[in-house]
Amino acid sequence: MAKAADFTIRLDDLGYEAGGRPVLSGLTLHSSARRIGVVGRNGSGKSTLARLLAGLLAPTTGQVRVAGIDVFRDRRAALETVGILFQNPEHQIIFPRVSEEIAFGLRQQGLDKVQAAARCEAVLRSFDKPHWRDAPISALSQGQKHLVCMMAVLAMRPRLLILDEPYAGLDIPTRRQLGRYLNRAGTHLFHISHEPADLEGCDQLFWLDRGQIVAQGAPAQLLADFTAEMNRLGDLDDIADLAG
Ligand SMILES: Nc1ncnc2c1ncn2[C@@H]1O[C@H](COP(=O)(O)OP(=O)(O)OP(=O)(O)O)[C@@H](O)[C@H]1O
Repeated sequence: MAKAADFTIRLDDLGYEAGGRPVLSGLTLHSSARRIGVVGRNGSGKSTLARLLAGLLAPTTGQVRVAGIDVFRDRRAALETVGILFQNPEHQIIFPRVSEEIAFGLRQQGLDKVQAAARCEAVLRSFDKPHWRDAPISALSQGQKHLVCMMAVLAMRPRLLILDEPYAGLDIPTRRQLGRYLNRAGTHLFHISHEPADLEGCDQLFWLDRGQIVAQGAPAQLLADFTAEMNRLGDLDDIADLAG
């Protein structure tokens, strides 16, 4: 198995068009940092970038490679390498019970029923939640549903976990608890958010604006610059420009 140091995300001249207009263009990003952050305002292209990085969308131009794998073309290898957590657990959860939800991704990875059940049990135990095994997901709180999604994706043992604003709508204690679980997981993280506070702990940060990377650097300075710019824009009235 490759060492952690061999792990690099490479976006080369990445572009994506939808509805006849560019959503992302000319994105080049190379990083081996363990916690990469991408900050950007609404509509800047963050979710599109998350989906491209997970291999769920085909780039219009350029390429996405994670640890040497073309994540769109080599789906089997991508499933072993990259996991994604979405903003809304309802968009991720398919099955009525916790154990079924966790087992699904494992079966997709090629584990048989017995192996998937064992891995499911192990992940529930590692989160101290074995009693959640048969719980109906519909009875869980929003934060608990997020945790089910997190357990399901971490059970697949991805080397990279993409976080597409997974904390939206969660209170501070729940955010902190989920953040702690993620840090403990030890995978590389690619965390996308419009909320500067979510990204303070990142090792390297990129600012996405209108589908392009406009700045990169250490979080302290870049988040301060981003916040100042967001406050400046907030004093204007450009909401009507978002669809342009
Ligand atoms: N399939 C599509 N068809 C048409 N337009 C699209 C499509 N996908 C994305 N877009 C447009 O591209 C832009 C970026 O969308 P995206 O969802 O990636 O942004 P975002 O930064 O995640 O936004 P938010 O923070 O509001 O979730 C938006 O203007 C969106 O309407």
